[in-house]
Amino acid sequence: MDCLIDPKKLNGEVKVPPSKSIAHRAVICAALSDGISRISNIDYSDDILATMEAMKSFGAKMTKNEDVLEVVGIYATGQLDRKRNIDEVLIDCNESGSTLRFVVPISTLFPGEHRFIGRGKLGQRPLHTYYNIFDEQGIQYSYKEGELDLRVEGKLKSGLYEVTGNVSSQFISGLLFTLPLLDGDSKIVITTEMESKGYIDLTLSALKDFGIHIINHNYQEFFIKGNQKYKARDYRVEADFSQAAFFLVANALNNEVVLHDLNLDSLQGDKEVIHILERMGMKFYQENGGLTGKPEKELTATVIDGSQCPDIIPVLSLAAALSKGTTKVINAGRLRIKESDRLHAIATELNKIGAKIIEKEDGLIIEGVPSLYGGSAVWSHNDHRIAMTLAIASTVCKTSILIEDHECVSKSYPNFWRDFKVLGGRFFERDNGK
Ligand SMILES: O=C(O)C1=C[C@@H](OP(=O)(O)O)[C@@H](O)[C@H](O)C1
Ligand SMILES: C=C(OP(=O)(O)O)C(=O)O
Repeated sequence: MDCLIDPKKLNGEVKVPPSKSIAHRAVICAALSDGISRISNIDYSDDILATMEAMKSFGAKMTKNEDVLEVVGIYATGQLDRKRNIDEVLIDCNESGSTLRFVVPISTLFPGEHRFIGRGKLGQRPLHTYYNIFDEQGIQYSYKEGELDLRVEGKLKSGLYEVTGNVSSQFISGLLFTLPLLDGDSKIVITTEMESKGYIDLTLSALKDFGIHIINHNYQEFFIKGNQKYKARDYRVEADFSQAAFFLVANALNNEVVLHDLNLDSLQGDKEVIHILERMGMKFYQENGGLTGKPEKELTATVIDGSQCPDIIPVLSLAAALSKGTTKVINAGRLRIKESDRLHAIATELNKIGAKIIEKEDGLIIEGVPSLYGGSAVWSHNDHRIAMTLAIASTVCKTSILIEDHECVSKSYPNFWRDFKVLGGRFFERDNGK
């Protein structure tokens, strides 16, 4: 599907959707627990549905009620002792890197072979961190090059894990979910600088909430006692700063959106969007019980470090494209291994409508321009964060833009286009025959 968007300012109030990252963690912890948990304020995005299905395939039971998900944990269902009479368990991760990297180590807790499949670029996103561990521990696995078709059979052993911290934090989160359930104690040693620390904080916090304790020595060593038990509980998912970033940047571009439900004390690393926009000239304040803001002066260029907050870089690049001076996006090489090559996608698509962005190997050089002219077809690259960035760009274009494959927002924010319309966005959808 495509959508044609007329330039129109957004104005109004939005309830920021629940955090996808926190929801993945709550579903996993609840599913690994010994009782019934109720997870409230959850959105059934494609990625969360993939994690729910994966955890169900190990024996957790889930019932969707309105926006509350009831989860009966695997250790409460007796499923663990059940002898499975199927040869392999099929786990469809769709396009979700989090689902794949969290669930692969968890699968080794359960008997039999697990086969992981997915779509889009997921089969090209790195997994060698796990292959190295499987080689060391004699765990059986096989995979196809370029597409996701991974088979794993075997049990992880407690002990020492040496893992790099600059490919994806999701490997470390996956191990942190799994190792507390092994018989002995384990230690994870991070052999490089740790990137995306905020996501490790979210994992440790969810684990603590569900009764699992891990000692974190400055993101370089994690000590994990074995034989721990996940405790079922009721849990509310807080609002998502990665999604809020789209509307906060919209405000930097003179839209007027009030964002509700944000926890300003959140551990989410993408909360950094507020500080980066403040540095660029934004002033934020409370209105009608929500957060809003406007530029105090003309937006100015800055240096944006992507190492701890990769997901907000696409939309911050849009703000930078319309700021005075030259912005450098640095330490952002990992954006190339997400749903699309995001450095390439952002430079290509924003340049089509008048931005001046040069792609570097691990960043962007963005020379600010006074306005974007629009008047062109742009492509989401089937990447939700690129589609939403282009939607916000439309609000400051001189003429309409056509976004190709705009429906990919369902990966993380299924109601994005509904909210965009409620805020006054004007768009027309059209079937592109794909
Ligand atoms: O743990 C998580 O929930 C995530 C970690 C980040 O990935 P990396 O650690 O690979 O950067 C982020 O980009 C992704 O959208 C969600
Ligand atoms: C990269 C993302 O998610 P994941 O890694 O879970 O696919 C994202 O949501 O931007």
